[in-house]
Formats: sequence, C-alpha cells, structure tokens
Amino acid sequence: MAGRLIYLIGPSGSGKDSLLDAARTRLAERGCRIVRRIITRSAEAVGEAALGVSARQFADMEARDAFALSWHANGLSYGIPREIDDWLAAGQDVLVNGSRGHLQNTHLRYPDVLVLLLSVDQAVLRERLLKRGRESVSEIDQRLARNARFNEQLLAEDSAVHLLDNSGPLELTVERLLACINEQAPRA
Ligand SMILES: Nc1ncnc2c1ncn2[C@@H]1O[C@H](COP(=O)(O)OP(=O)(O)O)[C@@H](O)[C@H]1O
Ligand SMILES: O=P(O)(O)OC[C@H]1O[C@H](OP(=O)(O)OP(=O)(O)O)[C@H](O)[C@@H]1O
Repeated sequence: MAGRLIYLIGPSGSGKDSLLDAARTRLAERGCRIVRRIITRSAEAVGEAALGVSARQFADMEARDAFALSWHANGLSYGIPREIDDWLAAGQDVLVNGSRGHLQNTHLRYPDVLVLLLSVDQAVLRERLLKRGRESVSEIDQRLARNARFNEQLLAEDSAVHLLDNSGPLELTVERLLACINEQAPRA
C-alpha cells in the first residue's frame, strides 16, 4: 500500500519546526519520513530543517521540475523535493512542513493527504515569535495579520483539517501528533 502524505500547517511560530524536531525519532520508529525543505533563506538561519539556496538556484530547480510541491510566501520560496513520490510509492509515510496558502494545490495533487493544523493561542504566539527573534516586530505583525485571515478561511471551509493544539508543553503535542497519525491511518 502506498504511504500517506502528512501535511503539517500552522502560523509561523506555532511550533512546526520544534514539533518536527521533537517528534523526529518517534516518527522514524514508525517509518514516517520528515522532508527537508529547500528554502531561499540564508543557510545560517537556525531552527529550520531545510537546505538554503539562492533565488536563482531555486528557479533552476523549479525549471528542472525538481519539486513535488512548491510555493512562495513571506518573500521566500519553498520547495518539497520530488523524491517524496518515490518514498510514498515505496509505502513510507512522509511528513511535510507545509503552507496554508498552498493547501488546495496539495489536495489536488495528493487527494489522500492528512492535514494537521497546529494552533496556538494568538497572544502566546506573539510572545513566542518575539522571543525567537528571527523576524522584526513589523514582520511578526504582518505574519499575525496573515494568520487571522487564514484562520477565518480554514474554519469556514469544510475541509478535513485536523486541529493540533500546541499552546501547552511540546511533549504533549508530540503525543497528540502521534495519536492523530495513528487514528487517521487508512484501514488495511
Ligand atoms: N509547546 C511549546 N511551548 C513553548 N515554546 C514553544 C512550543 N513550541 C514551540 N515553541 C517555541 O516557539 C518558537 C517558534 O517555534 P518554531 O518551531 O520555530 O515555529 P514554526 O516552525 O511554526 O515557525 C520557538 O522559539 C520555539 O522554541
Ligand atoms: O501559507 P502559510 O501557512 O503562511 O505558510 C507559508 C510558509 O511560512 C511558513 O514558513 P516560515 O518561513 O514562516 O517558517 P516557519 O514556519 O519555520 O516560521 C510555512 O512553513 C510555509 O512554508
């Protein structure tokens, strides 16, 4: 049986990278691979399981059809390597740090995708972003405004999005993630 694409989405700062890092070993134990994204962000950026490339390199990769999925947001470009299709075909589950804005395209290409929306109380989220210190205050406020629009849209849509709360300790969210993946496993 083919593997399943698990598409983790959520506001910047909701804890996607932290969750993937914390759950990495447990996910590997159950045969789930975490994708390394290609991002036009400087390679020295911390906390991101990604390969940094220039805008030119990214465009070249896109032209070579090197990505299964790609999107542009926050002034950056993001690509998911095409090799995930080999992993899925080989029966492995594949977890992607995805984009809310690109969700519809992902549904079209991967109809059986399991979508997990990581959510955090807005005030807690602002504090976490300020503490992380990766973006300026105005960039943080722009991202928070974008979140508000996305949340409205996602809630209004009747799509099969599974909420995953990360307002509490990360360890708890890891357990919730694994439970959700197990609960939503397709019946053999
Ligand atoms: N459950 C949590 N409790 C406390 N801090 C958290 C939790 N999850 C993530 N963080 C912190 O929030 C910040 C943003 O997390 P990050 O993983 O970079 O989010 P994202 O990848 O979604 O942008 C980081 O400083 C991280 O340490
Ligand atoms: O359409 P959206 O859901 O807003 O997502 C757009 C992009 O923003 C996030 O990346 P970002 O560069 O912010 O990294 P982060 O998630 O680690 O903050 C997310 O992982 C997406 O790649």
